[in-house]
Amino acid sequence: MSDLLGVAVLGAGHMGADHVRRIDRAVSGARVAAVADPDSARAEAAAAGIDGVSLHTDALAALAAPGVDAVLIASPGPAHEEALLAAFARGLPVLCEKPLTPDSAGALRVVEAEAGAGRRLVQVGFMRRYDAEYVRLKALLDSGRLGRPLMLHCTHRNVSSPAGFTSAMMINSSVSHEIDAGRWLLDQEITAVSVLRPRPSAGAPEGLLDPQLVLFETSGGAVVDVEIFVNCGFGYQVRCEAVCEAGSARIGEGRTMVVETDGSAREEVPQDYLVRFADAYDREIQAWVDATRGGLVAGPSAWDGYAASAVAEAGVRAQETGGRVAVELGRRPSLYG
Ligand SMILES: NC(=O)C1=CN([C@@H]2O[C@H](COP(=O)(O)OP(=O)(O)OC[C@H]3O[C@@H](n4cnc5c(N)ncnc54)[C@H](O)[C@@H]3O)[C@@H](O)[C@H]2O)C=CC1
Ligand SMILES: O=C1[C@@H](O)[C@H](O)[C@@H](O)[C@H](O)[C@H]1O
Repeated sequence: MSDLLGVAVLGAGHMGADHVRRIDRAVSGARVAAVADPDSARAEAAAAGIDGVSLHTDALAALAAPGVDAVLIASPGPAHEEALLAAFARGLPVLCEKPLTPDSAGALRVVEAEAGAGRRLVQVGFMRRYDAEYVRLKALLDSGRLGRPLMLHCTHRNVSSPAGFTSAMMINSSVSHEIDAGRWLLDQEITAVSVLRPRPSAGAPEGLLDPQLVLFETSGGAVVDVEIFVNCGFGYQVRCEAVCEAGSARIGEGRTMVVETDGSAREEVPQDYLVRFADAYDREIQAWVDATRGGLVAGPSAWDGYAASAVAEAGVRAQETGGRVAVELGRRPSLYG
């Protein structure tokens, strides 16, 4: 390895292009060594102006490119398993955007492959664990000052959903963040899921069950509710209130600029995750680069990714059947504590 960690970025869409920019300009200790996307124009656009980067239409070829020490997977979820297993075969550390894989069977294969290698290689891109407000809430809950947590009330709103976004993706792509954040904040597993579906919003594309209310039960007897509304039309909002035995704590109401004029006050609402979580993504990638250069892998593990996929799968069944679905997790390898 040269002084800088050489990263191959697989997928140069919204997230991949943003991560290329981040590694090139915001993060220290790393350089973009390769960019891969079947759409060569996207790879070219993302890598424009970066010296010494190789471009690929085949993601697996990028893993073998000169100067590649680590991999950042930002391709669509269904492509993750193949890329992860290929990276493992080369012993390359990986930052894999969520979901680890969209299905729990694939995620379990990834867990088993990593456990078979005998060392952690993957950090999953659950960036909320690096968001300053979530970090403060986690520290408060861990301190015990508010007593035991009883409920988390969560809100997750997107302005609009991309073309092809399905009701199932509202759970396995969007709510996957609350699944991970809930498990992490409470330090408990999710044991069952129920989904309520109000009348769809007139602003939602035909056939999309938007919004939904997703309820999780946990191994420690807590309950987590999540309003997921991916075509709310007005802004990107992610909120969480922890209700505990001796108090409650709320995050996600961070104040932005307030403009007062003509007899009214207006406050700006972020329009997407790239703005709301910009600092969290920076800290996430910096932490990954620092750990990787030190020969470590930290942060959300493949087991966390597997658990999120298994819970999401139960959630999609609950959404389809209208019933309460129990979550069955496989055996947890000793690698994950
Ligand atoms: N952490 C977060 O907040 C977010 C995470 N994501 C995750 O990031 C990943 C990418 O999502 P977006 O950038 O929004 O999607 P996108 O559709 O904007 O970009 C995906 C790119 O991957 C390319 N691609 C397709 N198959 C590929 C393959 N086998 N190898 C390499 N590239 C391939 C596509 O041509 C496209 O350019 C997904 O896993 C998604 O869940 C997305 C949005 C936010
Ligand atoms: O991960 C993300 C997207 O894939 C998902 O589609 C959005 O709903 C989330 O807000 C965003 O953070």
